[in-house]
Amino acid sequence: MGKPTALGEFGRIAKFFAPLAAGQPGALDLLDDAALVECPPGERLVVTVDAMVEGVHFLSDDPPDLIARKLVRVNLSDLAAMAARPVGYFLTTALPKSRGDDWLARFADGLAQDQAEFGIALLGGDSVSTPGPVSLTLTAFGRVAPGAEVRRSGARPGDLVFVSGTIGDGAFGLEAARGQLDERLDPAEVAYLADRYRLPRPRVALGPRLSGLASAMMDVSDGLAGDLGHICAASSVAGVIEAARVPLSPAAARLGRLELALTGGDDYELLFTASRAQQDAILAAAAAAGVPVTPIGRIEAGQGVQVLDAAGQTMALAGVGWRHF
Ligand SMILES: Nc1ncnc2c1ncn2[C@@H]1O[C@H](COP(=O)(O)OP(=O)(O)O)[C@@H](O)[C@H]1O
Ligand SMILES: Cc1ncc(C[n+]2csc(CCOP(=O)(O)OP(=O)(O)O)c2C)c(N)n1
Ligand SMILES: [Mg+2]
Ligand SMILES: [Mg+2]
Ligand SMILES: [Mg+2]
Repeated sequence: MGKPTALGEFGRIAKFFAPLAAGQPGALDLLDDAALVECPPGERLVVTVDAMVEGVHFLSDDPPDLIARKLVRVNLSDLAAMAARPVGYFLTTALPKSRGDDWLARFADGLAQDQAEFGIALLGGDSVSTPGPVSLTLTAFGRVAPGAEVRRSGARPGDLVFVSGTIGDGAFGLEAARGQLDERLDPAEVAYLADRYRLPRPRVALGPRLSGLASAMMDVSDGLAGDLGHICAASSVAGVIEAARVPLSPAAARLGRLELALTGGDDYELLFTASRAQQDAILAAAAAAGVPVTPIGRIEAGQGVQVLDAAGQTMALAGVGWRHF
């Protein structure tokens, strides 16, 4: 777990966080009471926040750099789901004493890596102690032209339902990371799935390209079936998923547990709807973004989500997705 913190609160901010804000005049070197955030004319800020708690969102012994990168990425996934481009973030850490300076150094390395990968910077945050598990909160902001955002409320009867990437790897990946799939899969497949759980791939290149093409969009965090339910509720329509069309990775397909794939969550893929007339443009956008996109169903009049099996029969799912309490 590392040594107890030797640097102290302000030493840790100066050593680990201030370098991540370098080159950002609005961050005021992380020495002031708040940050100054610019937004160029003709654009709007898009702001999202997601928290991650040890034992709830990640495992206690997950590598700290990967915990940091997952925290960044689940938030960038929400910006992508609005068709926004990421710009920067604020970070709040609540850490127990057992997570010493070594742990925080590795955590900050992960942040630096993803800052470089996604072209974002740290603007500010808060550091507190806790007698409980690690609790991390990241507020990400991005930009989008007014009206270019894609909301959850625009799905219309006749639209197709699409999803990016593959579904289920995150849920199976949690089992893989816990060592529960060692007897069922090859080591390479176990490693692939555990990596998908620990390090989501937010579809930052695809999201903005879907502006003007997708009628509604969100990212899949709680589980595909339940999350389509949020689009349907916001749009006052019904959704149909054809389970056999849902894209699975080879490792997930080998496990053959479709229900967990459809409801397990931790996917951080884009789920969106679009009229049939946009299908070719969507596939072109997907190709340009280098992310596969698959039609998995349709929108109808009505309410609720129906999942059909390969024979066209309604699948009875025990639950539709992750719920906190
Ligand atoms: N404690 C809260 N205070 C205010 N808004 C919240 C709170 N929790 C969730 N929300 C809002 O409710 C909506 C659904 O939240 P959530 O399911 O967490 O979305 P996401 O999966 O995209 O993170 C979002 O618009 C979010 O901003
Ligand atoms: C140790 C551990 N147990 C269970 C899960 C599964 N899990 C926890 S929260 C969650 C849903 C996504 O998290 P949430 O806080 O709901 O994020 P949001 O929907 O707001 O993006 C899932 C699938 C996990 N990721 N890690
Ligand atoms: Mg959230
Ligand atoms: Mg979301
Ligand atoms: Mg959720």
